[in-house]
Amino acid sequence: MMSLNRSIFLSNAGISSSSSPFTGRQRGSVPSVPSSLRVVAVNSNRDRNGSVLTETTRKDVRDGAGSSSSAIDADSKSTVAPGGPHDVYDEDAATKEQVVTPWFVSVASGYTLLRDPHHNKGLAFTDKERGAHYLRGLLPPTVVSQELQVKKMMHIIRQYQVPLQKYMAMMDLQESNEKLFYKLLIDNVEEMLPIVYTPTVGEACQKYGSIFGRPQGLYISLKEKGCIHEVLRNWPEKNIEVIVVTDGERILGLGDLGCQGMGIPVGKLALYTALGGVRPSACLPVTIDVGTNNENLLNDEYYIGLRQRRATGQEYAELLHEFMSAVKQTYGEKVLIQFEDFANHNAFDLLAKYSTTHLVFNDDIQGTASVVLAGLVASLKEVGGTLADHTFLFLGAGEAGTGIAELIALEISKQTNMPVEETRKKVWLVDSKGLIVSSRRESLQHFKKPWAHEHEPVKTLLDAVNDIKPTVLIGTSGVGRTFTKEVIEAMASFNEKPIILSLSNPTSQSECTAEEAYTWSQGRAIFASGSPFAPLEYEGKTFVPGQANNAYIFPGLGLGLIMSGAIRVHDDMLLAASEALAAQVTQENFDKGLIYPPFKNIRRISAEIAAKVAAKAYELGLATRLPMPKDLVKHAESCMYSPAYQTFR
Ligand SMILES: O=C([O-])CC(=O)C(=O)O
Ligand SMILES: [Mg+2]
Repeated sequence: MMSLNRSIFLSNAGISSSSSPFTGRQRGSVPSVPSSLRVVAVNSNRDRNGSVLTETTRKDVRDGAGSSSSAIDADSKSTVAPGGPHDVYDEDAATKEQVVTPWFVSVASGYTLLRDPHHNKGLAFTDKERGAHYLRGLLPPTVVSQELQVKKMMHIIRQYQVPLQKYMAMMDLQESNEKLFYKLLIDNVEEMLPIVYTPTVGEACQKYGSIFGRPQGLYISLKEKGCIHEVLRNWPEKNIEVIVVTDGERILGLGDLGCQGMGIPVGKLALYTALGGVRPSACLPVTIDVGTNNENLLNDEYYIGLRQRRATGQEYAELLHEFMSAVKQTYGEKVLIQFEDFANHNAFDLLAKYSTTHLVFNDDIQGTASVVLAGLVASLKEVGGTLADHTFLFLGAGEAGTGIAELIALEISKQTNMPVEETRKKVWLVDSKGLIVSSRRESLQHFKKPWAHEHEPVKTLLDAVNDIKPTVLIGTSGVGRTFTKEVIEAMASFNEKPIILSLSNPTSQSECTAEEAYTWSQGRAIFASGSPFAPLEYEGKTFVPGQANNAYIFPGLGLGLIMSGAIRVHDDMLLAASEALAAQVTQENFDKGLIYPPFKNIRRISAEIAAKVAAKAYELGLATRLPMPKDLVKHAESCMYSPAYQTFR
């Protein structure tokens, strides 16, 4: 006899497969319904233990839907449904005339179970499970452990020579066996990070149309204007806790990749789960498609997005506003929205506009700032002095550059009690027109203005380095190979240990390579980069370049916000995250030239970051999950998703 287990599906009786949005991916939730149909659960099956399955399901739906709007006719764009605010099934408003769809609960079994990425275990299904879930004959007789599956998969992936092939194999795995994907990623994080994340994810986005197989994430294009709320309801999971959203206009340092930017939210959220322990079903990758100005893509027959130039101005703002409102309406106040890889001209405005009404942060402005500040604080142990004793010069005055600059100024201000207007003077930025100085103020974009200090105009980076004599040089330009031999040699001429950070991604856009930084500074540079470089030898000594990437911060920051039920992100949380990360760097790391701890310990590091962020949320009165747990690190660890297979009844 078939036993009922957690792999419960809601199935629909009588809607043809073409009209039903229900697919094998959906579970434990009521899918949105075709126009003029309404949802009701009619089956009160009980499992062997007597628990009523529909109760579980209803709770799931209520929690997620948060309003009665799942009962809205898709045709009428009304957002007011007939029943009360939590009347997901329209029970309050039931009448004889009201047409509903009788949804019922069924159990994922047999062929469907094997093809459900959330429950599939492949050859790891035990004989007992195979018997109980109609899998006999659908698998060869052997039963293997998850560990052996990881070993075999790693063997396959290592045989691919081309990183993009490895990426595609990983995405296939994510879509066929989710737990195995995460187990493999967690257990081999240092080897697999450059595949599912920078640099390979950059190439994947560039070629996304031609490698496009099974869609991942949610696409919201201009075509969805006016019905974004319904589109969100098409997503199979209802209890969303984190959204990473991009509009694809500035993908890493690669520029406008339009709709093909989807690889970024998908990759970032895979890291939320693998590095930060946020369960995958709570993660929603979103790409907003307002067109692209990338001519190559517009002329590419495999391009997957809208074939038009980017919408701007009011049209853009309205679509974004509808999205932000629909997200809050659908998932509530505590859903975290991470803005990712928007162009400068939208990134700052979106962050400013929504940071007072939503739980938002911009990874490129704030996440990158937090990780870089952590590296700088850690490196003080090597170079000496306080932050205020140093002088910082940036190449690149966009999101990352000005975001990092502001967090440094804020931290110095906290440490010295000097006003931030004063501490900003320790920080200088160079953009494509040269050093940012007061005589340029009128023509500067608003986010650059605070950095226009009194100084003669300076045209080139090399001249700026020689004039300002920074102790720290940071590349956030998105343009590769701009830290030339002369620039690094100049840094090394007046600094015993010049700090050089080449942050632009992917590797092709890095301001210099690790090898260049070490050789041109005669092995004296303290170097880290946004994308990874392999360890290398210079004059008999091994150098291990660190990776100054926001991946250290956003998973732990996100976990801390979620576990405390925070309703807003505050700058002090970013400072707390920096502090927590810096505290994880050991003498052993320094001895290798590292200013960040290795990624292999990232889950523990994320728990530390989450704890510090949550503590700050409680302190600031922004936390809603009360009372505050006593041991926040332990609590963070206990909240983390485990990729181990579950045993099915
Ligand atoms: O994705 C990364 O590796 C870091 C990042 O946010 C960016 O470069 O935009
Ligand atoms: Mg980014």
